[in-house]
Amino acid sequence: MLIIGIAGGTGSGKTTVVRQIMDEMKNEEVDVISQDSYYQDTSHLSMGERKKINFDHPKSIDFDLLVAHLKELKAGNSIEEPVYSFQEHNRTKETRTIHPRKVIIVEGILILTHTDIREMFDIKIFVHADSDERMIRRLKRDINERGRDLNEVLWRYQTTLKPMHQQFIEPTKEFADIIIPTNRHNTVAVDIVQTIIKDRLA
Ligand SMILES: Nc1ncnc2c1ncn2[C@@H]1O[C@H](COP(=O)(O)OP(=O)(O)O)[C@@H](O)[C@H]1O
Ligand SMILES: O=c1ccn([C@@H]2O[C@H](COP(=O)(O)O)[C@@H](O)[C@H]2O)c(=O)[nH]1
Repeated sequence: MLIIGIAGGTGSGKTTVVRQIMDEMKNEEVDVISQDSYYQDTSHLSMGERKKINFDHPKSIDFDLLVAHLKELKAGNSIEEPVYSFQEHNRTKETRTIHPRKVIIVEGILILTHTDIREMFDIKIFVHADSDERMIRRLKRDINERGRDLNEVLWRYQTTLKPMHQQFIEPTKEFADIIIPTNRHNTVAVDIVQTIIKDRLA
């Protein structure tokens, strides 16, 4: 099994790059695990308390569960990935079954901060877009798709998102084998990654 890690700041285009890579591949060959599915269980907290969580700090992620799941997949066993609700700031009761595949892509802002997970990746990719570009994309997406308003997005950007990006996410660029610039759509880089994957699978 080939495990590919795709990191990068919020709004950098990780999900978009993953979709483009997968377009060329058959479903039975590849699946994706999102770090977002592994946010800690917050069932014991009120909605007011959940809203105050710093979701851009590594501590907000249940990395133990993610490591355990990657080990299971490597061992040839299926896993139950939690399904996360951005509206509830919590895991739902549902899970999604993921079967072992030839290629597993793990994507998320903080996945390269964790040593054990980093060591499990065969290829490490960092997706880069300028911070103003990412901010604009995040603003649009959170308002249109995640039920946020302008003030909430700006408050989160100033209080946690920007400082956590500088402290934890940007420094992980040095671990990347490949850096994909995504201020514009980058079909050349996606083609190169697809070629590398095909080559490794051959
Ligand atoms: N290269 C790009 N150029 C312009 N818009 C992009 C690009 N990549 C992604 N987007 C847009 O930016 C938003 C965030 O992209 P997404 O892939 O969800 O980022 P991430 O998963 O890193 O948070 C989406 O609305 C997406 O359509
Ligand atoms: O309940 C939550 C949990 C996380 N977030 C924000 O999501 C992004 C990470 O997702 P991307 O898809 O990579 O953008 C992170 O920056 C958190 O701030 C949230 O808003 N609510």
